[in-house]
Amino acid sequence: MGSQDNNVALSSNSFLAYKSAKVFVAGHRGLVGSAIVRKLTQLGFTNLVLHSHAELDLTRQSDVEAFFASEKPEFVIVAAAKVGGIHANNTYPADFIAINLQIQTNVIDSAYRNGAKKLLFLGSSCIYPKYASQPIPEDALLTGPLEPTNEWYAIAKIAGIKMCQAYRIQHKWDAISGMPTNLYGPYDNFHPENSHVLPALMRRFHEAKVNGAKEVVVWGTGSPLREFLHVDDLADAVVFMMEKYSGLEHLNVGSGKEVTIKELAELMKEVVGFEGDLVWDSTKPDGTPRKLMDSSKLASLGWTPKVSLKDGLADTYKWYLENVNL
Ligand SMILES: NC(=O)C1=CN([C@@H]2O[C@H](COP(=O)(O)OP(=O)(O)OC[C@H]3O[C@@H](n4cnc5c(N)ncnc54)[C@H](OP(=O)(O)O)[C@@H]3O)[C@@H](O)[C@H]2O)C=CC1
Ligand SMILES: C[C@H]1O[C@H](OP(=O)(O)OP(=O)(O)OC[C@H]2O[C@@H](n3cnc4c(=O)[nH]c(N)nc43)[C@H](O)[C@@H]2O)[C@@H](O)[C@@H](O)C1=O
Repeated sequence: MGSQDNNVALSSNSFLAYKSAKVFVAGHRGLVGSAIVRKLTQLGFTNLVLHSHAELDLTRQSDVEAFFASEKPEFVIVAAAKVGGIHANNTYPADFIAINLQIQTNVIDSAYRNGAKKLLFLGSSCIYPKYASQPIPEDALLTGPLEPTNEWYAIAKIAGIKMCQAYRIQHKWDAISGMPTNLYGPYDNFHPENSHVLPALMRRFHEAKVNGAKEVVVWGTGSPLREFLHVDDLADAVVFMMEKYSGLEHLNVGSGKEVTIKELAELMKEVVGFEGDLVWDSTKPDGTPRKLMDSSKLASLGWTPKVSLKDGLADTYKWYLENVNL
């Protein structure tokens, strides 16, 4: 960041010391937002501002401006976005770039203009070049071409990081960004085509077990490597960053553990208890071959993940059985 490197604390506000502070969690009904609300509630926060998409469409600039002008939240966590797996990203590029640019631009600008003390923006590991060296450090950003299946979403997320940096530099405003790896857990999207691999396979294996199917189709070749983090760990990291981090650079948030999609599918088969075969559909895209993030900067500040993939899958499957109607 050269001479503009103001990777210093802009604020001495403690987030955790002030449990009655007004905190707006945008996207609180989604996978990430709901985990953040659970975490903040456990911690004793009493003044969360929560509006569903139906109540407040964050793509509508004038509605967002009116909301911030009247509510004036003190802290803002941006977990609202147009999100989906490889198929959705590849099929709806206009939605992924336009909706995400609109939501994040409206929320970041209005939060600043209405006096929020601090904002945390969430991006994604897909911001990095397709062939970034592994594990991927934060400074790999903008060093090479993106993965084509999600470049539209990635460009929007990169714009969000840069917008936080620009507001920090110009306005001395405490906007920070976290880049989570692939997430999973309760309240995930289990859509058969538009979801991410983990919830998609959980549902497909479960339905195959219930229906007595002989085989389950899994997309691609099985060779891509992915790093998975339980969403409760991410929520813990979000609170940690709100309390401890105030810098220009975005921070990676990962588990540090990767598996091939084939290994994930085998593990899912075991957790769900499906006894048939796996069939690979190589007409479906593999996407990025590998995206293990280097999360050592966050670790050096004192944060580490707690949930193993095996325990996290078992816990998520239990939640799925209790909460998702088939
Ligand atoms: N899931 C993952 O593996 C990863 C997610 N992330 C990031 O984490 C954040 C949250 O993702 P995740 O929880 O998985 O996504 P979800 O799809 O589960 O949740 C997204 C939330 O955003 C809300 N939302 C979407 N559009 C609008 C809108 N126009 N106005 C108001 N609210 C809206 C949704 O509301 P509704 O449901 O009512 O439409 C939903 O509550 C995103 O920024 C994403 O990029 C980063 C890395 C990996
Ligand atoms: C979080 C991240 O998520 C997206 O990137 P991705 O990591 O490629 O996400 P994915 O979970 O959809 O796929 C991971 C791998 O798994 C394979 N795969 C097998 N079978 C199924 C399957 O049934 N569904 C899906 N979705 N994938 C499958 C699939 O072919 C691929 O090789 C980004 O678009 C972007 O949104 C982003 O940031």
